[in-house]
Amino acid sequence: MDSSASVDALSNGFKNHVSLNQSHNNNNNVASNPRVQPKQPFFIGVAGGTASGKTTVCNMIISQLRDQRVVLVNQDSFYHSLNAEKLKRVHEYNFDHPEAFDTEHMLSCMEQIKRGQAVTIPNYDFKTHQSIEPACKVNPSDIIILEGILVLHDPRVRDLMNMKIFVDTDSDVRLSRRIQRDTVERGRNIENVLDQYARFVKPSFEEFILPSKKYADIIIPRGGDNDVAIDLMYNIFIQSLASMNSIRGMHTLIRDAKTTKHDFVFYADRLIRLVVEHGLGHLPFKEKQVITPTGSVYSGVVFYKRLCGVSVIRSGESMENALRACVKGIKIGKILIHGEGSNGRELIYEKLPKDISSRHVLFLDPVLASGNSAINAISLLLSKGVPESNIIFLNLIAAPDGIHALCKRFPKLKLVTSAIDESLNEDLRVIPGLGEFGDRYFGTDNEEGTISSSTTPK
Ligand SMILES: O=P(O)(O)OC[C@H]1O[C@H](OP(=O)(O)OP(=O)(O)O)[C@H](O)[C@@H]1O
Ligand SMILES: O=c1cc[nH]c(=O)[nH]1
Repeated sequence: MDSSASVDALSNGFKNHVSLNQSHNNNNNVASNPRVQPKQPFFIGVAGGTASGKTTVCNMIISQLRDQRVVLVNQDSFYHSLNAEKLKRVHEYNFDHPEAFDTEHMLSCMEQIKRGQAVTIPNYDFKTHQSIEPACKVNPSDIIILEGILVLHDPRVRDLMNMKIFVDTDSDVRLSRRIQRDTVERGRNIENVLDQYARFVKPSFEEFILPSKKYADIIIPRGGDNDVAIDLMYNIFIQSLASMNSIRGMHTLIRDAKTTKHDFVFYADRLIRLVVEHGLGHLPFKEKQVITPTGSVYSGVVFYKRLCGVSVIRSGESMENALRACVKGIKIGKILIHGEGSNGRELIYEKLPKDISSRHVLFLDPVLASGNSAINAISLLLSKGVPESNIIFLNLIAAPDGIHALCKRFPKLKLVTSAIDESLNEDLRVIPGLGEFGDRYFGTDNEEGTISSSTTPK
């Protein structure tokens, strides 16, 4: 991610580093009805060299997803149409180069589909090398698959993806398949196919396609013939979809204004626990081998132990129990920021471990709205000598404005959140948000929780 801090959003599915240049709140549907947030589709990118078996892999994914709406978009649809000049010298044209594609158009279509909008995809004709009518209308769906040789090449397209797959098939297998396909299905002669392969296909594969393999979450050796890898990939995919749905399920409960305090606390605690566990995975670690009771060696890891928590009074205190449950005996400092200061937020009180500068800090605050509180609190941590890169901000709901402000100011900070919301309103409330987290968690949002002289707490 360009000069910006790393943001890990659990409910955007598979590990997702969200680019902060990316707009999160420009959904037309949302603009016309600010309280409705459409479900974001799960976006899979499938890349690989020519004839590697990408389409077979996509078809296998699709055939297993019978109860979901899936749409398959091919990068080939975004080939630039060739003008008369280029058509005359079509054998000189490199169809495997990134510039052969209209990537800006592809990016804008994928952004729209990702926002849950219908979109029109060009219809590219391989015989005339032109986009022809009619273009294809693609309706909103649950899962989008974008397939093509270079779909992992552009970082902006990659950033939209929840899962990136690279189909890795030997080059001699790919070449023989390509000869078969181009001579039998596309009526070309073998010399032309080999000439194009040597001049363009192979060099572009080495220069652009193969280097994009490092961005893949999953690499499938031998393509569609590799049943084991495909089953494994399918299981990972189903698991990440399931965990995404389970996080969305918990969010549905804590955001519902009708949810009781009891349920709010229960589901907020579950989400907090997930965020804390995930955040701890961002600590430095070293490898360690242990001997199990069966006498075998298990190669594992141990995480860095000099840690402390810092909670923002009062909502951040709701996250302390989960942190204590995961890190036995952890020290937890406190910071109180008041809401009515001259710059909107003012530091009122702090009590931090004396040796905090030598610790990694898990900073706890469930809501990131404008970012003013977090900026105040994190500035204090830096003034105490904590290196910026040692701070992990654990959060439940973040507004894009707060993320921008925070990550611009602290580019080395890590933010782990369970949801990135749509916007911030003029009162600096997160939208759709969940209302006042502290009031809902601690029961101060109505009279029910008030202790009178003769009653027990409700
Ligand atoms: O990003 P910002 O615009 O600064 O807003 C976020 C702050 O708002 C919430 O606290 P709140 O002031 O509601 O206090 P509370 O925790 O005592 O309820 C939250 O816990 C953050 O500290
Ligand atoms: O929407 C918001 C903004 C700040 N604090 C909250 O608890 N909710």
